[in-house]
Amino acid sequence: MFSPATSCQRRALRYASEMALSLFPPSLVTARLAARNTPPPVATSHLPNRNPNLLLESPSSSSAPTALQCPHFQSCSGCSYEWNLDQPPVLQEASKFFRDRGVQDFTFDSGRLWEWRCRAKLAVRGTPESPLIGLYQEGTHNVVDIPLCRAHHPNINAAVELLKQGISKLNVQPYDEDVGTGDLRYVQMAVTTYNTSLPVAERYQKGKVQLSLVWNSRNEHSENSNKLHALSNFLWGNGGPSSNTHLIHSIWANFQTSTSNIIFGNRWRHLLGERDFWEHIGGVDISLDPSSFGQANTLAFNSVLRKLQKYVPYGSSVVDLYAGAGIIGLSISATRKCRSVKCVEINKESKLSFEKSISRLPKTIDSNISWHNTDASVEPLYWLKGSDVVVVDPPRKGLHPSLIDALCNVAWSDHKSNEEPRGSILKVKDEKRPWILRAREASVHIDSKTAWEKNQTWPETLIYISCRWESFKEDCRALLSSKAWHLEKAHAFNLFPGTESIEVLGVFKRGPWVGQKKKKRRKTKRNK
Ligand SMILES: C[S@@+](CC[C@H](N)C(=O)[O-])C[C@H]1O[C@@H](n2cnc3c(N)ncnc32)[C@H](O)[C@@H]1O
Repeated sequence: MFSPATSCQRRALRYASEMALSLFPPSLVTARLAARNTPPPVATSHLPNRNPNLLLESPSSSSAPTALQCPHFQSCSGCSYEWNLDQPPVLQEASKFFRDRGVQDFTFDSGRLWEWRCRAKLAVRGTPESPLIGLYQEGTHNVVDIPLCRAHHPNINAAVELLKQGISKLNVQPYDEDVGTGDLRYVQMAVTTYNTSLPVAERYQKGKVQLSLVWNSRNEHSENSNKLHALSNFLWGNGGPSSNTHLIHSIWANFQTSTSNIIFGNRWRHLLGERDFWEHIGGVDISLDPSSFGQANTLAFNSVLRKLQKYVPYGSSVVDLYAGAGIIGLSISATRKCRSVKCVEINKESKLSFEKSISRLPKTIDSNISWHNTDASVEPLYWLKGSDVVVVDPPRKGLHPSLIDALCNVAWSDHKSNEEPRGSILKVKDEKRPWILRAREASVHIDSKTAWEKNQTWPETLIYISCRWESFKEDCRALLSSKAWHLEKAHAFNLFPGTESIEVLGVFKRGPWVGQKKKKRRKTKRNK
């Protein structure tokens, strides 16, 4: 039988000289990478408050303790800067943006700087003898092999290595996108760090990988399916529970024959290992099927959820828009004793994950919980009505204009009355269009034990989670410029160290901003 550990070591040796160049000494690193960037001077006075508990140890060099030190930096498009990973370049701008809008106590949490990525979608190209598994080189469709990626959880790199061995041994053809031939197009790797049989301190490092092979065929009965089964058996035999290095959690296949850039097709098959993939995050157990959206940085997203929970008053009614498998809504329902939580998500594949997750919610939860498979931008007012808090976590492009309009209209309504927001297009009682009525029905619903009175209010709090600073800025300006909302708090999280992106958590309250001076004046008057 093939031994992955030995071959990993051999490959590691091959890269050792390159690694040595990139790790030590820093002056050499600079010389080699000077064309791309040089270490900026460390000036920290402008930076927001940090949570010191979240800063982790550096892996090696004490002179460049927060450097990426990745041998693939120059060719791979995954990371865009390599120095001071704990200070993403956009932070300075974000700090000023929030200060100018009245938030003086903006904070930034920098967590794990390396090995943070627990979810990766990698292209498979090259030849069976020499497969390439990685990301595209910037602006091209040339795949860069990244066996020593510093962002990946170490078991993703180990699983990539094992997959390469399988491809070579079984003569699996990597996809050729020019002609549309080949067997294996992409692989998605997702790490679960949830294993209650291990001590908590070991769970992250010993995370197991759920592998999804994107196979270039219509289904599991196509011509090349015997190779798919041979490859998955190889992976399971050499990385599953009976191997020396148990790193694989499960193996799935996704079938895709389209010539478009869309990674996944609609057909998924569970092949080997545990079917259910669990993660414990935000205080709850969450199940995630490979077809559902999952956050890339599990640990840092847990910090986001912990912070977010504080802004949801106990007993609130919450609507979670762009909910995915409901991770935010379920986490809030469990930790804030919400009377109701509605999750709205366009991807129907996330339904199953949501159903599994609610089956593990603590039995003490007394909340109406529902998940709706629909487009949040089509009838946004309908979803906002009856909630005290709205949480939005949109894709990179940000909020749909229709949702921004609805949020602005809502903010102007009389919040304790049933009055419809001005300019409302909402006709809750008269709605007859069957597809709209169908979309309103909950795909999943559990009732609370208490018969809560129906909430007739409109949201007072808007919590915006964003993974793209440019979109957040634009949406934030739109919300503030109407004076319908003001910003109360803002936090950022280092969810993607080495990239231009940060995760932002903005907390908005209804109504225009009352400046510091005005607030003080009001207080003094009242005290007289
Ligand atoms: C950034 S993800 C957040 C998911 C979830 N909040 C989480 O943390 O796992 C954005 C989600 O929005 C969903 N989405 C995209 N467009 C949508 C729309 N128009 N209506 C509802 N959901 C949408 C995507 O399918 C995806 O699950």
